[in-house]
This record gives sequence, C-alpha cells and structure tokens, in this order.
Amino acid sequence: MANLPTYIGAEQVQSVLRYDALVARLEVALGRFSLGAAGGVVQPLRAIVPVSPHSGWLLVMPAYSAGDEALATKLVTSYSGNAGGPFPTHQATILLLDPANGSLRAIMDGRIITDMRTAAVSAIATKYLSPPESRILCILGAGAQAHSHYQVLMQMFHFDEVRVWSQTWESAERFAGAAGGAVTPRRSAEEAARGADVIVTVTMATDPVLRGAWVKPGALVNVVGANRPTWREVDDDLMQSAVIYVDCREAASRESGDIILSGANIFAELGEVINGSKPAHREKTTVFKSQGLAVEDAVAAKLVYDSLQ
Ligand SMILES: NC(=O)c1ccc[n+]([C@@H]2O[C@H](COP(=O)([O-])OP(=O)(O)OC[C@H]3O[C@@H](n4cnc5c(N)ncnc54)[C@H](O)[C@@H]3O)[C@@H](O)[C@H]2O)c1
Ligand SMILES: O=C(O)[C@@H]1CCCCN1
Repeated sequence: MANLPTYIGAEQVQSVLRYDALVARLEVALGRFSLGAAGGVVQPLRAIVPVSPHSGWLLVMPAYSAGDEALATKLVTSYSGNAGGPFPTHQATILLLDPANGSLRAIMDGRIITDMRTAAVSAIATKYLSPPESRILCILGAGAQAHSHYQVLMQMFHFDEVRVWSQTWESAERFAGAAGGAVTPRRSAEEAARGADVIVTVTMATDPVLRGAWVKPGALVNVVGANRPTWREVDDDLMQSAVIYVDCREAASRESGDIILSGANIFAELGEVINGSKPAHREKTTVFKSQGLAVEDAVAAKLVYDSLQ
C-alpha cells in the first residue's frame, strides 16, 4: 500500500528552507517557464474564487515542472480584513504529488513558502535589473512580504540605507525596530522613494502608493501587490515611462491592474532575461511586475520535501 502523505508544518518549512538554495532553484525554474513547452513547465492560469461576503479570495494554483520532478497545487487565501487580527492576510497550503504515479506525497504549510519565494523572485529581478552599485533600498509596506523582501535583499545585496514607509507610522517604526539599525521609517511614501535605487511595493493597496514622479531615473521598482485587474499600486506615469518586466505575460495581462489599466507594454518576462533572449535594461527605469507563479510554489515545496528525506 502507498505510504500516507506527510504533513509538513510552518516551523519545519522555516527550518529547512534557505534563500540561497531557493533563489538558485527559482532562477532555473523561471528560465524554464519562459521557454514555453520546451522548458517542461505546465502551468494554467490560476483559478480565483471571490468570497465576496467576507471580502476574501481563494486562489488555486497548480503546476508541473518536468525538470524539477515537481507536481503541486497551492491553495492560497487573501483576506485584507484579517489585518491586525489573529489570522494573517495570506494563508496557504501546498499539496505535493508524485509526478510518477499521481499519489499525494505531502501536505505542507504554504504561507512561509509564499513569503519566501515571492521575495526570492524579486531578488532575482533585482540581480538582473537593478542599477549597478545600488545603495538605497525603499520598502513600501511593512507586512509579511516586507519582512521577507528585507531579509533576502539584505542577504544578497549591499545597501547602505534602507527606508520603510507603511500605512501607519507605528507599523513602519515596528518594522524598523524588528529589522535592526539599517532601516529608517519615513513619514511619506514620497520621502521614502525619492533617490532610492531599488523600490519594493508590498502593500494591500488598491490605489497607487507610488508615483513615477518620485522614482529616480534608472531605478528598479519591484511591484508585488495589486494582483487584481482593478487594483493599482503604482501610477500610469511610472508604468508608461519604465521598461516593464513581468513573471508571466499571460497572468500579468489578465490579473494586474497596473498593467491592464495603464495600457503599458510588457517588454519581457524575467525568465527571458535569465535565458538571455531579452536584454536587461539596467540603465533605464525598470518595473518588475510580480503576480506569483504556481511553478515557484511547486519547486519550493519539492525543495522542502527533499530536504527532509
Ligand atoms: N506577487 C506575488 O507573488 C505575491 C505573493 C504574495 C502576496 N502578494 C501581495 O503582496 C502584498 C503584501 O502581502 P503581505 O503578505 O505582506 O500582506 P500583509 O497584510 O502582511 O502586509 C500588507 C501591508 O500593506 C499595508 N497596507 C494595507 N492597505 C494599504 C493601503 N491601502 N495603502 C498602503 N498600504 C497598505 C499594511 O499596513 C501592511 O504593511 C499583497 O498585495 C499581497 O496580495 C503578492
Ligand atoms: O502568488 C501568490 O501566492 C499570491 C497570492 C495572493 C495574491 C497574489 N499572488
């Protein structure tokens, strides 16, 4: 009889998942994804179920990567009303299956993986697209993604100065306190963003929190939030003046308000830059629009599972 599936909780995921290994795997996975059928990644557009009475969303995200022997689906919920309460705004579970026979191998916490793989992908975008000798990092938002982005970006790059802005001064101060000396809270998004070389937007905003007028020419903006067709995190000015990179053309064109409502042209997928088929315009102002890909979760979950064998 087949073995029962293993349950892998958040603490266990956290104890084995390391950014260096994750970034390396995701860079390969993004490259494969952007090769199309030749890359061996199968990933339909995710199903998104509104839970309207509770202002929530359920996203079902399946993917298979032949090169990684990873078959999984993530169930992730996004409930902005959970902010400040006992439940996180984003909660997730990943089901990892055996591609050889379709049997369930593991049921795994997906919250830590969501936080870490999203930040790791932004770090890969930063590696390819940020201006050389970037010194100042700006983080808009102070939640789970702000923390994971801070961790991986400080691990992979050298920033002399890190600024954070959030909806409330208290949350920005709390973030700075938890992060340690290098981070200073700012009173406004404009104050935080002006002069920064790399900007990360990781908010639950539905209207722009960042204006193109504040962005230093040549900077990279990793736009991580506003993952609904009517939601915005950045304004038209930025979207129309920057070179736009995305994780997945199809997802960005269908799900991202910043892409759809600005009418901005997508220049390339990050995987195309990794594969060398599209250039990285480091000298220009760039936006990396991240929507989040199921293949990132599948590869991360396989990495966790293998680390525990
Ligand atoms: N691209 C991806 O792969 C991906 C993956 C996971 C989460 N996300 C998105 O990233 C964003 C951050 O997620 P999180 O898990 O850190 O959430 P979180 O709830 O932990 O943090 C959200 C932050 O945004 C701030 N905020 C909320 N409403 C705001 C508003 N109207 N204006 C400005 N700031 C506001 C909050 O104060 C908080 O600091 C969300 O939009 C989420 O859906 C994207
Ligand atoms: O890829 C993800 O996991 C997230 C979930 C929340 C909405 C945006 N994308």
